[in-house]
Amino acid sequence: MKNVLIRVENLSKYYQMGEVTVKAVRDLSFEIYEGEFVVILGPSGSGKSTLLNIVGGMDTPTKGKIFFKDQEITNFDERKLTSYRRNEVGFIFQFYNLMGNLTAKENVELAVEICKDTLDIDEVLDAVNLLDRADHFPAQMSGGEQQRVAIARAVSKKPEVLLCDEPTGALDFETGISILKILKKINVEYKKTVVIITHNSPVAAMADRVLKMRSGKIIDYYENPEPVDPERIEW
Ligand SMILES: Nc1ncnc2c1ncn2[C@@H]1O[C@H](COP(=O)(O)OP(=O)(O)OP(=O)(O)O)[C@@H](O)[C@H]1O
Repeated sequence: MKNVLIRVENLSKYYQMGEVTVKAVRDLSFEIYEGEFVVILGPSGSGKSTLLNIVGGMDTPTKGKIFFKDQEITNFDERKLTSYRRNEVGFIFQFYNLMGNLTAKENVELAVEICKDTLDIDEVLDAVNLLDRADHFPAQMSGGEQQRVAIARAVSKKPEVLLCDEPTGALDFETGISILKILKKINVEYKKTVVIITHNSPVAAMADRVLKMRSGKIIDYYENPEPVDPERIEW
């Protein structure tokens, strides 16, 4: 029996643009299970980032509810939301969002400073194969290395879930695969739930569960009978 980590109920997000209402996310309901590797797939503009930002407590919905381990985060006040974002969620973005004036290790140290319970930073840098780069600055690192710093930064906070917004979007194919392999390793070895959003459909093959979106709606949601090794993905 799998435990539900996140439950999304009738979630909608509308943006008012003058006279026009943009329905970015329309009445979504689904569940994310503990320990799963989930890929949310959809073309540009289908509402993936909007959904991820609301699940991560960075944005609020127009309608609907989100439960994290049976706590309704859409009811949280600002203090509880900050604690949720800080302690339960690790974010990974397409463009890494590292501090340019800090080394790899300092970027990770800064992130964990305000967290309750953290992992040993050297151990995590080792897990993402970056121990020998710990003292390098972002400008001295490749895109793939910078993304690995961002992963280490997110994982060190010991979050329950990693939310990744196009984590391979700025990388070439081979580097993208190496990042997917590391995310899979974090999923298995650190037992973290991982959610990736991407427009890159081959990535869905590695997921335990796939959620397909189009025009703000779920068009498919299925469990993958045989998730493949990221090595076998091609695009
Ligand atoms: N702050 C905003 N104000 C107005 N419209 C917005 C805003 N944010 C997103 N939208 C609109 O909502 C829709 C969904 O956008 P969203 O960024 O969630 O899609 P996406 O699937 O993540 O796309 P991409 O892969 O290009 O980032 C789009 O039509 C977008 O223009």
